[in-house]
Amino acid sequence: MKLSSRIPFRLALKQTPEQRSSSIDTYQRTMLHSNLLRLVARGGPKRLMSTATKLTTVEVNDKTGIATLTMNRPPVNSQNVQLLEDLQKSITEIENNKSRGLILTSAMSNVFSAGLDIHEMYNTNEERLRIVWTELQNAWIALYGSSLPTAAAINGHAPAGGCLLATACEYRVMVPNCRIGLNETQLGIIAPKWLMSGFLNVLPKRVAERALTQGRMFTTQEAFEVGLVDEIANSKEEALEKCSAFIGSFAKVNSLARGLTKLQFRAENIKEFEKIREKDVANFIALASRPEIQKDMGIYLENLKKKGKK
Ligand SMILES: CC/C=C\C/C=C\C/C=C\CCC/C=C/C(=O)SCCNC(=O)CCNC(=O)[C@H](O)C(C)(C)COP(=O)(O)OP(=O)(O)OC[C@H]1O[C@@H](n2cnc3c(N)ncnc32)[C@H](O)[C@@H]1OP(=O)(O)O
Repeated sequence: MKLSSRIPFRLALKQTPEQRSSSIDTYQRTMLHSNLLRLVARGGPKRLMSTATKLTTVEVNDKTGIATLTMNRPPVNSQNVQLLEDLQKSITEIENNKSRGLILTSAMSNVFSAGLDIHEMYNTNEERLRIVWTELQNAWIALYGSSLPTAAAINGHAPAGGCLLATACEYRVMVPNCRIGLNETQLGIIAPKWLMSGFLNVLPKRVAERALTQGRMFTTQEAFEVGLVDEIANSKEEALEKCSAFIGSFAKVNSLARGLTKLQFRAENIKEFEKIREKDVANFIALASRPEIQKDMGIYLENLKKKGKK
């Protein structure tokens, strides 16, 4: 499926008859391709890879060669150091096993990932904060900088660090009635530039600026309308199928040429990130150690707990 061929019907109506017939043609080919992939994806035997990880699993579909990386840290996949390290190990393993692509998803029924585990940042020491932030950076760059085709099957809410992982991927499919966004300003904190890069890759600058300054959490429908997610799926299974179809769209493209082209698009952000990563860790430690931020974290955690008991 060519990305340029994903023309919504309402836009297709504005095209010339020639453009329209070519889009419809491409649309039919796309549907056929995606239906074929669905059949293959359903029927294909799955192989569990031998990851030495506790909080992630990797399953490779033997027919399609696509790996599904599942985060499994109940109740909400909050990103502690272990989950961030496991994500990196799984990504490396998928790359080394020459899978055709990577789909990131969650084992939880209503949450993709709740973002950083606030417990790991609360009432702790500088060394722990350094590890937390370094592992978040490492997990992000492993995903954002992967030359493999990557897609996120967002089967639940994806605030903050959850949105970070989803937007590090090239394609996003989300289930209805969930929320996604970078809500940092709502928490009184500032997301550093590298953390916004994926978001800025997919949204027009004006929309991104407004969303980031508001700390806006988009509903699935809103995220689709602004382009933060590429498709909506009615279930996790359908989201996985749509992600497989996206990865399958590169079947006839030279993988080296594809990967290098992707990385050229991302090179500037990666270079910027590498330049500031040490300083960024120091900034994070300084911010997260501030007494007023620590106090806010405590209140935030209390409120989350209270909400959970209601
Ligand atoms: C206030 C400032 C906080 C921290 C940052 C400080 C400095 C950082 C500087 C820069 C960082 C920027 C980069 C990234 C930041 C982040 O990712 S911060 C995390 C932001 N995440 C959120 O705000 C999401 C909070 N969670 C939710 O909104 C909801 O839990 C949910 C919509 C994801 C799921 O809702 P439900 O299914 O209804 O589940 P519950 O809300 O009942 O939660 C179940 C259980 O899980 C605990 N929990 C939820 N989220 C987190 C989390 N992020 N960290 C730790 N724990 C979390 C929640 O308290 C419940 O616990 P129990 O009550 O069962 O004990």
